[in-house]
Amino acid sequence: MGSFVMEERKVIGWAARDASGVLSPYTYTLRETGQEDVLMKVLYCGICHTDIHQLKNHLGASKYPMVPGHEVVGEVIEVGSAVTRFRRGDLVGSGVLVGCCRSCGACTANIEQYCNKKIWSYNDVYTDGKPTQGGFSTAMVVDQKFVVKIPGNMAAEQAAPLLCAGVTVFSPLRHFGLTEPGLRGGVLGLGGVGHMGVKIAKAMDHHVTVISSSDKKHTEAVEHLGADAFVVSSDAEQMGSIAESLDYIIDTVPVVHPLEPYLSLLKLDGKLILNGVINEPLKFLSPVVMLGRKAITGSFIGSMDETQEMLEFCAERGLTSMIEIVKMDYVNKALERLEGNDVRYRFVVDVAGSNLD
Ligand SMILES: NC(=O)C1=CN([C@@H]2O[C@H](COP(=O)(O)OP(=O)(O)OC[C@H]3O[C@@H](n4cnc5c(N)ncnc54)[C@H](OP(=O)(O)O)[C@@H]3O)[C@@H](O)[C@H]2O)C=CC1
Ligand SMILES: O=C/C=C/c1ccc(O)c(O)c1
Ligand SMILES: [Zn+2]
Ligand SMILES: [Zn+2]
Repeated sequence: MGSFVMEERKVIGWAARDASGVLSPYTYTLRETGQEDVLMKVLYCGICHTDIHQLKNHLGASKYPMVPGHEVVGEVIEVGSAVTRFRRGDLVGSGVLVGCCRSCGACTANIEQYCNKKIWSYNDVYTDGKPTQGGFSTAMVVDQKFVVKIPGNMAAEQAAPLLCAGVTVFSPLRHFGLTEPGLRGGVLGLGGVGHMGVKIAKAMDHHVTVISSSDKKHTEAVEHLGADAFVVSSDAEQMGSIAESLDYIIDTVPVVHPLEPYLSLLKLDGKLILNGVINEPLKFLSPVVMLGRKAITGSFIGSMDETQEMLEFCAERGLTSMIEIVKMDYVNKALERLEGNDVRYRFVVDVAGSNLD
């Protein structure tokens, strides 16, 4: 275990102060490690497109200073007296959520991501009335319910993107019964979430078609990620060649886009699963849905149980993410590149190696 000294619960994160979204060092205080809490030293944290939405106030509810980061892998430094599942030295992860009400229908069904009182890992207020802050920081304190164990044979940096991107595709495939071998799936938008979609769907023995805005990622999608086919969404001939052929499409596009071109790729009863966070209305003509009894649905991350299950699923199959590791002093450039669709396929910040303190 590496050395870790924390004076008076002071930690150093990188925070945005306004909707420019530019991050710079920010010192704040962590709560004491409560009975149910795990104190973790952050090792790695992935950069998700949601971090951009939050940093730049795309959803209209951002509060500053904001330390983003919700694909957090860390080492347990201290556990509370009631913590049973973790001990000092464990490699653990935390994601988008750090709290829920524990008594509503969603919570009792162990799908706490749909709890109306869920607490987000940053840009939210914790039960003690203090702002929550994310993983671009030297350390975090997280209730054990929202901590997962990283499997022994998985590298810490590899695990980071699974904690949001991985479970975001795993959960709907499971929930909608889209796990049998031989299904034909589409992944619309080959970014952080999309590339995990290809990998997880391929691990389920699906035939996977990437639907992308350009041909730039074609070779690597097929050769490195294992996609079976690749079509460019603006190419009518390519899109026509896969009309009414797909059982589902995982739509990860983070900006407004027409839905009809993609609905027309679905078979009878096919599902368009919206994952992108888009704060503007999406349009479609009802006959396109009705005439093929197609479904437009959405899905939000996954439960803590599903997150742990997905990590085991990936570990058993040696399934990895494709990442570019950067130091924290590159984070603003990385955010700019992510927004400009210039990353293959997830940035992961080497937080511990960035010597924030
Ligand atoms: N539902 C949920 O629980 C979750 C939702 N999200 C949301 O999913 C979306 C995707 O996240 P993530 O995969 O991290 O994002 P990325 O930026 O990594 O990937 C998005 C992909 O969409 C395509 N794209 C099309 N138009 C644009 C555009 N104008 N700008 C950028 N990309 C574009 C690109 O693929 P190509 O080059 O192939 O066209 C790009 O790689 C975001 O809105 C994010 O907030 C993320 C995690 C969980
Ligand atoms: O990246 C994870 C969070 C996704 C998300 C989905 C929907 C929504 O309204 C958000 O604010 C975030
Ligand atoms: Zn995310
Ligand atoms: Zn609840």
